[in-house]
Amino acid sequence: MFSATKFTPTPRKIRREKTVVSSSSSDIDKDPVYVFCRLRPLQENVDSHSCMTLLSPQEICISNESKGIRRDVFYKFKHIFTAYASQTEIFDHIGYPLLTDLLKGKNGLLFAYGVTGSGKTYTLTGDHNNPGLIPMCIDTLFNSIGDLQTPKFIIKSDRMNGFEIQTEEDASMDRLAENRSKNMGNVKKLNREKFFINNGKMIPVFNENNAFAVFISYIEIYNNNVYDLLDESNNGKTLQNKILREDPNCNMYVNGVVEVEVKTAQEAFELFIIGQKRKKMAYTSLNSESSRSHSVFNIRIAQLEKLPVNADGKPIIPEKNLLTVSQLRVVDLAGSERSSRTQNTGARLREASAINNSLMNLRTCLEVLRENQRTKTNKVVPYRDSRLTYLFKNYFEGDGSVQMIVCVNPSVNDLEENLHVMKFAEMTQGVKVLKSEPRCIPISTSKKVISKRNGTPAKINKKTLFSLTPEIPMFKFDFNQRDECKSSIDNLLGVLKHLKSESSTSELDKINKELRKRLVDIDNHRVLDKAENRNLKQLLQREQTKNANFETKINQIETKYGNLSEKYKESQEIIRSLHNTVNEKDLKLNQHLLEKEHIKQKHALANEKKDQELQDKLKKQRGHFTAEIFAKEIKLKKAREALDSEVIVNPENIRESENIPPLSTPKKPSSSDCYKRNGGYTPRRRSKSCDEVWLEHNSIKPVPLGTVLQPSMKKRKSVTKLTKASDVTNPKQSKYCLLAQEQDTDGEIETKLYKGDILPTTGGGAQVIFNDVERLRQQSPTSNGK
Ligand SMILES: Nc1ncnc2c1ncn2[C@@H]1O[C@H](COP(=O)(O)OP(=O)(O)OP(=O)(O)O)[C@@H](O)[C@H]1O
Repeated sequence: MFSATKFTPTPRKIRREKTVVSSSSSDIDKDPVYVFCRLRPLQENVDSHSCMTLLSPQEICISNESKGIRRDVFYKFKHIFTAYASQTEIFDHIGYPLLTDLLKGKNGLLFAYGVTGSGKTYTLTGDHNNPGLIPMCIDTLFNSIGDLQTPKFIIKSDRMNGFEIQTEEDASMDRLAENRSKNMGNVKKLNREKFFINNGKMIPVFNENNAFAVFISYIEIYNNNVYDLLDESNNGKTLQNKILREDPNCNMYVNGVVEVEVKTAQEAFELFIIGQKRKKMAYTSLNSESSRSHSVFNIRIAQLEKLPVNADGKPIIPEKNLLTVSQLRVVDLAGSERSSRTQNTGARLREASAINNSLMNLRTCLEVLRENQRTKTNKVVPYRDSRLTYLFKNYFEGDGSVQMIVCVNPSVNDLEENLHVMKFAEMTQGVKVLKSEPRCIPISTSKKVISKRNGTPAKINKKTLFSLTPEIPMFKFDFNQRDECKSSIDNLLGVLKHLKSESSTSELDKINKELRKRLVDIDNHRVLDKAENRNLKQLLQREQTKNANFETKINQIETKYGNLSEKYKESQEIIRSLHNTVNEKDLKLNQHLLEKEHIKQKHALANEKKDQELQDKLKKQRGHFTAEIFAKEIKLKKAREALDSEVIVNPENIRESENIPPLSTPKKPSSSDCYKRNGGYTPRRRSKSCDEVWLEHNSIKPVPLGTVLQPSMKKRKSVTKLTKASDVTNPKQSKYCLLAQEQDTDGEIETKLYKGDILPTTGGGAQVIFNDVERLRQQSPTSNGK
């Protein structure tokens, strides 16, 4: 008989020590991450030519040709499978050794990595005629352990990464319950169709004294959430996001994952197919059935050492009674993909980004691990950054062998992505993990009793039985009185055993049958009641938990609401006071602006006024200066003329001239001199000949002078206006006289005669060079005594 016991895998302490020692322990204790490479056949009409050449089963060359320059890159792996390699070949190289280790009690982790559409799912799953690595592992496992299995439910998963050993009684009840719910249709009808062809392979089992229990679980990591693909709640339609937990021994596991004990390969296949159907797959431009998640198929084996029995038929419990737990995890990673090639949008794009992020984190973890190992440093490996790496943390810390199969489409279209994949794969080989040892878990209490290989109860010596009457007593079972009921059954069993030793076989058989029938009936009733009770209890518990949760939530929400209301009030108060402050400041600002504007206007007005005054002054001064300059220019010209002239000018001609330089003044070179020297005009000789014709310009009607002093212009032409050029350019005229009269405040008239020579210009025009001013001032004898 078994008594219920709980187990969890190996204490984590050992691994922790290993991790710390890892940098200093010798390489003999470590295995590298083995990396295999599988080439996929090229697809007709899709893939162009191959860019890879296999140099040996371990070496491959990738040729990268761009702009006429060819660059060859070489990669080495543990083994490279050609495009013609069969699924069996892959299994023989990778699956078989992993499975052998699994049966020896060692853990294993296998990743399939590669670009989308490179054949990862094909390698791990395959199809009906070409089963992949997982189905082959399942077949080979069951071919190997055959009937070396514990009865179902003797070893039971506790859904928290541990196992419990149940009594034969509890196990049989669980079996009955399972049958019952199957018959009632509670358990999903599994696909009975044979999916894969048995490969007939088997591994020799090393210790036939062990009994095995195989457990299957199947999960997927989609958008960095973990889903249980075998979860039947909700009929498996909407899967719940599961959390990752660390068990007391620091092993990572998916909390509450469904772990199904399977007794045949067929059962395992069926679960695998159910999981496959629930996996997130989608059409993309590069693969019609592209995995949008990382899926992890998990095979866990618990091995129980069968106990020898002593002379009394009691099991001998050794010092170390062992339960060995090992697991093989096969991971179909979603393919890395570049959005530029897939042209994914929306959900597909989000998936792709989650896929690439988790793959990138896997890469980072391996890089850090490798660096730590090489440089003997202890950098933190970012396992927690993604669920994928967090789940496999134990493996990288030396909890089992890690292997990777890199799937590659050798088409030149995938060249760039493949170069990244190959680089990562090559780097991965540089990581070393501690060699794992079989994990045996001691059963510590003396209560344990182990079943025989076929699961029937262990022998019990006659002497241990108690004495009973040969008659079969009638038993009445009252399930409300559990203790009584139990002792009745015990009595009955005792009688049976007694009878078995005393009675003849036929009689015994008869009694046996009758009793068994009754017992089965009783057992059935009991199982039904127990199951119902359990269900009701569970329901009640669930409801109670829900209620408690709701209450807690309501309380929390109420507290939050109260806090928020307080905060809201405070905020309102602050906002109000801020408003006031803002308004005050606004008011002040406006006043300030107004004042500023006022001052500005004042300044502008004053400036304008000043400007005007200055303008007026400037105008006046300019007029004054212009007149002065004009007068001075005339004087200057006159002086120049006087100097230039060969004719001796009668000083009386310049009657009123002012500041005329004396005739003896040395002759300065004048502009006209320069003009003459430069071949300009030749000034005509000045004479007072009677041939001179004057152009007399009287711009106004002059007041008659009434004096004997008259300007001497014998020949003259008088005009009041110069209307046309010919008035001046007339070659006969050589002198010009402008008459101007002004009356001062006393009413006295001053007459001015501006005289000059008319000189022809080179352009055919004429210029007047003033050289004389005559001023005649007439004063009335009656005015002011002058
Ligand atoms: N070695 C092979 N022999 C024959 N067909 C193959 C091989 N490898 C892949 N294929 C075919 O190529 C297609 C894509 O393969 P698969 O779905 O396995 O790619 P994948 O790497 O899993 O892609 P994803 O990452 O998008 O899920 C499938 O139709 C598959 O049957």
